[in-house]
Parts: sequence; structure tokens; C-alpha cells
Amino acid sequence: MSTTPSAPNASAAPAASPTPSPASAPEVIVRARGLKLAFGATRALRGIDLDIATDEVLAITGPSGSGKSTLLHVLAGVLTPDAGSVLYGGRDVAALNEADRARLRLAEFGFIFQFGQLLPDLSALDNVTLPLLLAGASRREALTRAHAQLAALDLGDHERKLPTQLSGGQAQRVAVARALVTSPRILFADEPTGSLDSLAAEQTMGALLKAARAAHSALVIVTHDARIAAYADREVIIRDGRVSLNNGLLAAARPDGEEQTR
Ligand SMILES: Nc1ncnc2c1ncn2[C@@H]1O[C@H](COP(=O)(O)OP(=O)(O)OP(=O)(O)O)[C@@H](O)[C@H]1O
Repeated sequence: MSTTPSAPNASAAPAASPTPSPASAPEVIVRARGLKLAFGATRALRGIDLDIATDEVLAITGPSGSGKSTLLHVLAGVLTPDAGSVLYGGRDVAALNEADRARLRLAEFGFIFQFGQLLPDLSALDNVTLPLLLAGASRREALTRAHAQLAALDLGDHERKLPTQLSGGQAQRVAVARALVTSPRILFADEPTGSLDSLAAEQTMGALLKAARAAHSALVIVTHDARIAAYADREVIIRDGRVSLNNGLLAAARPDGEEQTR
């Protein structure tokens, strides 16, 4: 796994992954099996198997409407699948009640979306402090950690600004800081640079990767942009609610020899 955040591993091709030997098999943090979800007559997920490794950067790509965002939300316990399981730390996230899932999301997961995720009436600093306060940290501790996270993302000079006073790239970096300040085990990002021009997108991706690696968080990115996917260690392509390509790191490494759905 590369530790260099700045350079995509290929211009537009799927990320290349080494074929691991059993001795170097990655630790699986999320194991999803048989995920199905329909919205009325629309079968958004039609039976998806997917593993996510600790510390990996995984890109979920595919055409518009193929089920990428739905899959992300099911993996993150935001949506409940009609069938299938999402094992995380020995628990099936899909089977938890809403209160337990909310607790799990707050304690273990971070989220970054394309638009409108910062609370508009709060400064950058207060936006980043909030998840720590919600998780029970003291105000002093929350401020210390929020300052450090903002500084790590080169936002120290912008702490007091409201979201409307930030550029699009700065606002997304504040969103990155807010998502990572709780040191989540997994960061889920849905088109995190989709609203940015290419320079700001590149800077935001660099910052996101660097911060996620520093926090030892797995990073799952939904994107339709091949340039963004090229930053990932691994790419999974979704078509019509199914995995059409999984470039294989974990499928090859699984000790039980179970076949990945393709
Ligand atoms: N809340 C919903 N209600 C009804 N249909 C939905 C809902 N959410 C998603 N869908 C449908 O499910 C399918 C998959 O949607 P999803 O948003 O997961 O696709 P996507 O691959 O993320 O698309 P895009 O790249 O355009 O964001 C689409 O046909 C979509 O219209």
C-alpha cells in the first residue's frame, strides 16, 4: 500500500494491487455478503459481496444509477438492506436497531459528502469540535483535537470563518477535518470532490489521503471520476447493483477460498 498521498497510481486505469501471499493477507474490517436493496421496483443492490481491509483506500466506481451511493450507505449502516449482512467487529451492522447503529456511526465511522455538510451557522472550528462533543469529549479536549486536525489540513488561519466565508476546497477540507477528528476506523466519502474544480479536487484528495493515512482509517470513496479512483489502493466497479469488477486484493486473500461475486 502506497503511503504517498499526492500522486495517483495511474491516470485513468483501475488501481493496481499486488497479489498478496497468505502471510500478508490484509485484515478485513468490514465483510459484506449478499447485499440486496430495492426502492420500490428499482433493485439498487442485487447481491453484493465486498470486503474492506483495515487502512486501505477503496474506490467504488460505476455508471450513474448503478448503486454506488446506496452501497456506501448500507456499508455505513445508514440504510438497512432487504437481505444480506455487513459484519463489522463481529456484529452485523444491518441487524442492529437504529439507536445502536447511530452510536456505531458516531463512534467508529466518519462521513464526507459532496455538498452542504457543514453547519452554516458554526465556524470551521465549531464544526470540527461538534462530533467530539457529541461523542462525550470535554470542551477543552475537543478544542485541542479540533485545532490540531485543522492545522494538519492547513486550515489554521481559517478556524473562525463560517462555511460561507471559505472556498469550496477549504470547506471540503474542513469536512475532512470534521470526519477525521474522532479518529474513525472507517471514513466513508461520497463524491467528496464532486463540487470542486480539478485543482481544488486534487488538493482535497491529497489532504484527505494524507489525513486518513495519519489516522490509520480505512477510506471508502464513491466516485465516478477515474482521476479520483486512481488515488485508491483498490477499485470496485458496480454495474446494475452488482460488482462487475473487483481488482481482487481481498478476494484472493480470503482464507476460506470463498468466491467473490463478480
Ligand atoms: N431513496 C431512493 N428512492 C428511490 N430510488 C432510489 C433512492 N435512492 C436511490 N434510488 C435509485 O436506486 C438506484 C441506485 O441509486 P444510487 O444513488 O445508489 O446510484 P449511484 O451509482 O450512486 O448514482 P450516481 O452516480 O448518479 O450518484 C438508482 O436507480 C436510483 O434512482
